[in-house]
Amino acid sequence: MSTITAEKKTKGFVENGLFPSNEVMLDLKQLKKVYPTPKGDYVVLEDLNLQIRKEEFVTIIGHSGCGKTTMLSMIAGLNPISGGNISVLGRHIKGPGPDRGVIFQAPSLMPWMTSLQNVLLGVNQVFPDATKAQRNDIAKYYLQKVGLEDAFNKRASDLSQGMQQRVGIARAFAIKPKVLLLDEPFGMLDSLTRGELQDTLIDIWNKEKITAVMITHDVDEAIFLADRVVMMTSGPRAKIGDVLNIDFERPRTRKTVLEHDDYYKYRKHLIDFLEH
Ligand SMILES: Nc1ncnc2c1ncn2[C@@H]1O[C@H](COP(=O)(O)OP(=O)(O)OP(=O)(O)O)[C@@H](O)[C@H]1O
Repeated sequence: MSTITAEKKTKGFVENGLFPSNEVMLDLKQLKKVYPTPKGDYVVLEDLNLQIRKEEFVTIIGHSGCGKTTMLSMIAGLNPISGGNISVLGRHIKGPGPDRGVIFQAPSLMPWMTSLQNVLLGVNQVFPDATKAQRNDIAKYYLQKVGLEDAFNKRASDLSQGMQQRVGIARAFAIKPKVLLLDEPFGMLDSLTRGELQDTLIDIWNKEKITAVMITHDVDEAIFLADRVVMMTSGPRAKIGDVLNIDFERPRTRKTVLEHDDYYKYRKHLIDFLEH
């Protein structure tokens, strides 16, 4: 047990993440994933236990290939579970559902459709009983929240990568999921655009307060965004190796985070974990 985690434990952190059930949004129990390969079964994840609370922002870090995407895609219901279970608000998931929105590294928009049409694709599916005007309002509201009020009618193929990812964020929030799953959403962006999109994401999240689980390779991003940083051990048979509570007040700015006394302590803790 690390010093930082131990310190936080006295402030209410419960080891193994066993929180009161009414606080838990997402519960991964004894999760296991096995991929069949020509050389036999490959056990990527085993005995992975993690609870994530309502309204919590959790970032996931771990070495390349340890199984982060595997875990996230299982939560999304896009990848079958080999053992254990995953529940959202106490109900075992059986596949994908509108209670979980996903943002991938590449936003995978329909290139010939406009920003608005791309966001409406999800909104129309999830709110079939709303009027056309209501659905348009929802889509436009979120596009405006991500700073695309002037690009409703621009085709996705005419947008920069950063703007496309903004549409991806709007599309995910617009279906009003309970849980937002983000798989390295800013991994392909330059650092300036990346910083801008982190700000946009956290601004909307601050207002909507949905539970967010985000994979990142960037230690600074992991700290800036998260309430807790979850560290995965290296595979095979990866599990949760450590959890770091990030106690910075919200709303946060990059400047206040960088100037905070604990910042380099947190950073060192994560880097030490990744280097060992
Ligand atoms: N469909 C599959 N069949 C067999 N092996 C797979 C399959 N998908 C992933 N793997 C293997 O499972 C392991 C975990 O992959 P995964 O993509 O989940 O890791 P990751 O931590 O997200 O990696 P990265 O950080 O590089 O994105 C890797 O060794 C990968 O090669």
